[in-house]
Amino acid sequence: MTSVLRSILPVSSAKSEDHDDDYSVEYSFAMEYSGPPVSQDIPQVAPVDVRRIPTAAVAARGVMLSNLSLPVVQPIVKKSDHQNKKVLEELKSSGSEAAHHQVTEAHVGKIGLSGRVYSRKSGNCSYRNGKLAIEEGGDGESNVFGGAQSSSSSGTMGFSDGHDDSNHLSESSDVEDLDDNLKAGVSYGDCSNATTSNSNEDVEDCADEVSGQGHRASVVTFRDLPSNDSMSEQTDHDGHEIIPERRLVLDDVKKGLCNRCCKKNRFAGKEVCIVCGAKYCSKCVIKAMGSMPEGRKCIACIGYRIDESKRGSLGKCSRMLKRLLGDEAIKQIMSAEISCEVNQLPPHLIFVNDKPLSIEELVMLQSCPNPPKKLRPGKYWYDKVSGFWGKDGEQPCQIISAQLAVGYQIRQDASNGNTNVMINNREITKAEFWMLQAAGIHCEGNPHFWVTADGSYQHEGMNYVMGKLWEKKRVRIVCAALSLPFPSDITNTGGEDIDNNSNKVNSKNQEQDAKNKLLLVGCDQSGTSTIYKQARILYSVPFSEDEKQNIKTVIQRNLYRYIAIILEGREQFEEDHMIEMRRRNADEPGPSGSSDQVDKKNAYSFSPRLESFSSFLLQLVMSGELEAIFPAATREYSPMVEELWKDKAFQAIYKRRNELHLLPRVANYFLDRAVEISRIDYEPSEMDILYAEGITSSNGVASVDFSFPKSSQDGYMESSDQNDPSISYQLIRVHVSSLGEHCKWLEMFEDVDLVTYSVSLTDYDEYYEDINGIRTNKMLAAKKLFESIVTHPTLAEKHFLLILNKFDLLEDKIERVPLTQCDWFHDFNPVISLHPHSATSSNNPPLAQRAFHYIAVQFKRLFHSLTERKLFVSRVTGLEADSVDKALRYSKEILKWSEERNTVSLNEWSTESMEPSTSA
Ligand SMILES: Nc1nc2c(ncn2[C@@H]2O[C@H](COP(=O)(O)OP(=O)(O)OP(=O)(O)O)[C@@H](O)[C@H]2O)c(=O)[nH]1
Ligand SMILES: [Mg+2]
Repeated sequence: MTSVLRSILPVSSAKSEDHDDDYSVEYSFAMEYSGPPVSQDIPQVAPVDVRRIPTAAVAARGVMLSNLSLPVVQPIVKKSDHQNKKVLEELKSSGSEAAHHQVTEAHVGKIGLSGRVYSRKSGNCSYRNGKLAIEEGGDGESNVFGGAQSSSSSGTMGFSDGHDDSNHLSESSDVEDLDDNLKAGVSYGDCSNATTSNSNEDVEDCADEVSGQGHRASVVTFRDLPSNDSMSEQTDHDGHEIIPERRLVLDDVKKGLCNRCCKKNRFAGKEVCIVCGAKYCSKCVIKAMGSMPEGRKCIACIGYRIDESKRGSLGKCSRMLKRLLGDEAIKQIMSAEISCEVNQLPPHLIFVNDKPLSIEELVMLQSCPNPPKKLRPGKYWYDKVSGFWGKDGEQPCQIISAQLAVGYQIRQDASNGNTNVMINNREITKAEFWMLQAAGIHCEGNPHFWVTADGSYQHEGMNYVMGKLWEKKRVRIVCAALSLPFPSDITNTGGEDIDNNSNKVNSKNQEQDAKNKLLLVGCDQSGTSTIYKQARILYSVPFSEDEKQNIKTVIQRNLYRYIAIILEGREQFEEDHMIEMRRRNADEPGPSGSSDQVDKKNAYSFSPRLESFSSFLLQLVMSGELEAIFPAATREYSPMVEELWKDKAFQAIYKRRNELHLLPRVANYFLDRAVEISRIDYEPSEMDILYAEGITSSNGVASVDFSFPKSSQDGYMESSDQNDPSISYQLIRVHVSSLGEHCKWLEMFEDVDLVTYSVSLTDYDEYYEDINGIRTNKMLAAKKLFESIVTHPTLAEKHFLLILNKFDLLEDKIERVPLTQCDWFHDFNPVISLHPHSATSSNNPPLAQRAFHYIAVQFKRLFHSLTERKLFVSRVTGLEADSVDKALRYSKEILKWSEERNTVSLNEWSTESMEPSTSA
């Protein structure tokens, strides 16, 4: 080695003259030093393309309004190449004056600065823990999710803008690394995997996605993507910057798949971008959304306006994201999502009486005592006199504060009414017309009313107030059922109707968008009010004290009615008994006068006291005055009921109650506790309320708002948002007598989502007589009403759920009375298998089950022949909570399927519906 080195090294000055041939050589080897060992790979950063630096948002509205002179960064406009250099120079020299990040060319070359340029304090980029972090100047406040206050004050860096996907910050490919990364302030570039070389596949995928030529379907494409130029230069009429909108065009990705990996994971849930609507699974969401300085947006969507249909979900993320990020981080992200500037309502897109709002007007509108709920970009009308507020061309949806200085004069056709009736210069809609009718206001002769904010109304030109709309409870109930607004601060005047759930309805009423409306109709005695009450009990919409008092009166009054029916039966039994005794005496003649003795002491004789009470009660019932004596009668006659109950003769009649055909089945439930119920201190239980006859509102319309609590029945197939108890439903029960001739009042329910039609399964052998004495089979009457309802133009596109009710009674009846009693069911001919191996319950279901199945198919065929659509059917026993719960949840499923029908075949999931092919 020495000789080799001697030959190549220059002659040393240290060479000794004495040892000419033998001098020693000192040498060392140099090796490339790559620094101290690090436990993990050092992330790479991609250079930023300064031509792609997006613009900053304008400062927060509040700041602009209050004239504070906080430093505000100006938007950076896209520049040509030579201009870019100039920009960099300016940035470098700007120092702390404009409080920019210190961006040098070197930084620009190495750091993936993208997204927006944010201003506040000077900040340095550095590596910390092997990862890129941002150290802010001044207070040294760490800058994790700086968007918690607002994006414009955020110092968060490193968001890939998405305009050029080659500019990405590094990221860890593992979700597990997330926490560390978040703590270190690192953000994630969409589909970038430059950190390590072991993610080649992902890198390729990423490239594919970028080029759009890969094996994966391109996820989303955007039309009309505005150039940076136009974005930064667009302003509203007040000169404020208009935040660009990004529109989604779903390309090849099927609904239900993750928009990044294109895989379906039904169980894990998805998170949705609030701008473009792309959905991401738990594996992709962080890669796709980064550190979310403006909330849940794909990185490419940062800086864009949110999709307004998602405004209601601002601040509400999926459980999947909560699981991934933890409470603290979620809190910050959601806070940023709600408060950051770009996510705020753009005032110039909100028109009131055809005039776009200014920022000041929007602020005024939002801060008035009764602001519009769920305000979205769009056109609204506003009646300044009454405070009525609605979407252009639609009926009012809310009453907001009156006399606000927004918008032009209201147009006569603002709500697209066609009734020739005017309120405050606006032609009102049908629903409002019905509301006026419910208030007893005559609308003949094209009247023009003035209605003020407190509901006072008067004729145009007249100077006296005719009344106040909101004082009439009936009006409020009709409003609730017709989705019309009414003020929530009206105190309950009570008395007129039992259902005074209206205040609650009203508050929900203002959230129409999120509400699913279920209309519940059926023939007399089909069980609609039982189902309605069951829903209130099931979903914890308690009966108020007022309601309970009313229900108590109804139950007690019914009790006296049942007793009267028994007493009436007594006369028949007594007469039968006397005839029988006389016949016996005639057969076995005894001493004269014995038959008289028998007559006086027969088993159904009352004491004179009870006799006179009996006559009194029967007289009351026959004269129709029973109602008038309640509730006062309770105190007076309660002891008589007790005495009656203890009487042997009464008990003898009671034992034969099954022979009393006028006595409703439900009477047994109350009569068994007659003494307790007749007492003054009786408190109806929930069961009593359920069983009580006739306790829905007098006008036949009752509505209740509820949401489904979680239950074990919520199958695995339900995604988290479907289980969301905040999704509210409204069940509107309408009595058939309220529908009018040819069901014309069904028009009132044009905004329902689903119609549930209830039929009593026991109707097949029952008849009613009309005033002309014509007998009609009740099942055929139910069929006729069903035909009228499903073919009603208002309900043409609605989903229908047939509730076949009173299955418990069918089980009993079908053994005694053949289904063929009804002409429509003449070919019901269940073949009962006698084969020993097929005699299992599945092959040989009970007769009632077969009958139910057959009836369901008959209705399905009928429905299909009328609408060419599919009818859903549910078997129900209205008095059983589970059964009603199942049916109502089935309604929920139907609505859900309807939403997803592009991807999910209804047949695949249908558990209770049956095709005609499965008929008996
Ligand atoms: N056994 C049994 N009885 C039921 C069932 N559903 C309802 N009923 C009873 O049937 C009767 C009529 O039910 P309602 O709920 O009042 O019927 P409706 O549709 O409101 O009819 P109207 O009373 O005419 O308004 C009541 O006595 C109920 O208790 C059921 O599934 N099984
Ligand atoms: Mg009823």
